[in-house]
Amino acid sequence: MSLIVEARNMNKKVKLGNDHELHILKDINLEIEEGEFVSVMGPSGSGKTTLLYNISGMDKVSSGSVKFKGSEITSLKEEQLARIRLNNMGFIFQDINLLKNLSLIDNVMFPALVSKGADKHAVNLKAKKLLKMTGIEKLANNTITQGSGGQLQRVAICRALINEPDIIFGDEPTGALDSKSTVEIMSILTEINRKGTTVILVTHDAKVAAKTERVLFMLDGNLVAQKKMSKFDRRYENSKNREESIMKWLIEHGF
Ligand SMILES: Nc1ncnc2c1ncn2[C@@H]1O[C@H](COP(=O)(O)OP(=O)(O)OP(=O)(O)O)[C@@H](O)[C@H]1O
Repeated sequence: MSLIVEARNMNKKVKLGNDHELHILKDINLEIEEGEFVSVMGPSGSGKTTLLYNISGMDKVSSGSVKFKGSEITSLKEEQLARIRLNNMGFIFQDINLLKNLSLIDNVMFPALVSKGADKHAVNLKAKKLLKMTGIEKLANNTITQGSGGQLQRVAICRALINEPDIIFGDEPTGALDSKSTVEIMSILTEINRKGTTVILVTHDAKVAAKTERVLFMLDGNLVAQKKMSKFDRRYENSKNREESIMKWLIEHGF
């Protein structure tokens, strides 16, 4: 197995007024293997979103190293990072951020049409396939005002997948959804992961984390613990056991 993300002694500090500095990420060491399904949990303000932004090159670390597929990304120019994010990474956020004046399918197609010389017909076929995979092909020509939260999050997943990324980063992708939509979105992400895409997502929900194979726990800017839950481990065969065991583990580590 090769590493898709490797962070070494990663620190993130931001300058506040009055010469104060906030140390948000503290000497983080993290490895994510290709094909893994990982979740990040921790109290509000512990640095989960900042971790996601810094390992994906959306934000610049203050010190330390971040490698994506074996190559250092901390020294890259913004234009180079943007290209990697566009071609190799997919992003799903709690705030879905679709473009209002485009239809749902046009939103999905958008990241693929940014590249010069894109074949619009091929992109359209691919977008239709993704909408079908997520069960919303009938809504392709709707506007975003006509979709429910769960439907729009599926559109966002399709948009994240259109350029066939190696990895999907999700920042509380189910945070604004009801429990039924949460289950549906998690089964789509599980299926995407089963087909080989690495997925890492931030969540406050142990039910969501229970669908992943490894949970990272952050506390006050530190990565304090991680819990692996192999599918082959009989203790974790059903999702209720997984969820309960995550809750117990989080409490043991000071959540
Ligand atoms: N650019 C910034 N400037 C100042 N403070 C920041 C900045 N980015 C993050 N912070 C602070 O750093 C801390 C960690 O933020 P972050 O959003 O990563 O936490 P989180 O664990 O994702 O929180 P939540 O669960 O509430 O989303 C918070 O106290 C936040 O206010």
